[in-house]
Amino acid sequence: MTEPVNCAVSNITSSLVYGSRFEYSDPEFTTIVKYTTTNTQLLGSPSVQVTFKVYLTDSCIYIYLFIICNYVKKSDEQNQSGVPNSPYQEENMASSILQLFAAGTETTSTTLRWALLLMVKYPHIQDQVHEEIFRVIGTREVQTEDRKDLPFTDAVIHETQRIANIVPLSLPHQTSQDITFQNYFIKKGTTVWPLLTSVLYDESEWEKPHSFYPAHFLHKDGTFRKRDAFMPFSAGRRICLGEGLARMELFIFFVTLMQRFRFTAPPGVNVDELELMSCVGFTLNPVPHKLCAIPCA
Ligand code: HEM
Repeated sequence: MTEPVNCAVSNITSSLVYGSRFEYSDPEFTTIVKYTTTNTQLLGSPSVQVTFKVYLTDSCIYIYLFIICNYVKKSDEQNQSGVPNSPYQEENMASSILQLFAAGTETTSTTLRWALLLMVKYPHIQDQVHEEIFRVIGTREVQTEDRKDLPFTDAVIHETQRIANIVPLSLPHQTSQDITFQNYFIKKGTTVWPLLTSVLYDESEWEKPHSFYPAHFLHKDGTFRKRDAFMPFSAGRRICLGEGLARMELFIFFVTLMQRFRFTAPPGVNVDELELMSCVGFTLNPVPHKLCAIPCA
């Protein structure tokens, strides 16, 4: 599943950045996708962590579609008017596009792979997702507006993001002034890693913090329940720039896959044997598993 899911998600970024998608067989595309994924894994390995300091946040500032569009326009204008030392250089644009692929591909595809694995591990929850989707929208193409009518499916996606906790350390930040936080003095200029795990698994916030329990996001009457401690995209001014896009992608991809397939363990493998363990990496990926996708009748 890994390669097609990575390619599908990466093609969304391609459509935004280049205005077109790639064929999955295109060697240029598969190379970009492969390196984006491998780099994210390498970034989390202890040897790379101790050797390099990663300052992703500042270089990410240019990212997002409308900024890139603006950028391309300004770049053309400024190149033509010959503005010296303009930040609108091709290298900057290439770096911004790279960051967009890096931030937007691996995160979303990893979450989707967790979602499919969890559906295999908990077939009764997959049954409830199928039941809701076929009852509410049937086989027609899903739209983002359908989310409000699919509270159980929405809860499953939220709970997947919570339990998968794919960016456990968020990104490093730096204090812009001396500050005392919960009785600890933190000097200006200190690097701070906000541990999202501490919130996503907070025992005072979640009824079953260490279990996959979609009811965390449901009221008793079955309607969707928002939770303040749900912050897989971090929080504050530097919250993930791609949150809206990621949420839309997760919903559309997940519902579409559920409409088309039932996911199971391969023949001879008992779901109890499926381990919900993560590999080491900057993002937490599920350890490799083989899954079967059986077309829905
Ligand atoms: C499930 C998918 C995703 C998750 C869980 C996720 C999570 C995060 C987290 C935790 C941060 C760190 C925020 C902080 O510094 O406090 C972040 C930053 C960022 N994300 Fe995402 N992200 C996802 C998808 C995306 C997508 C699809 C894009 C782009 C289209 C994107 C673009 C960015 C950018 C540009 C930043 C840096 C923002 C800044 O430094 O101001 N992310 N993301």
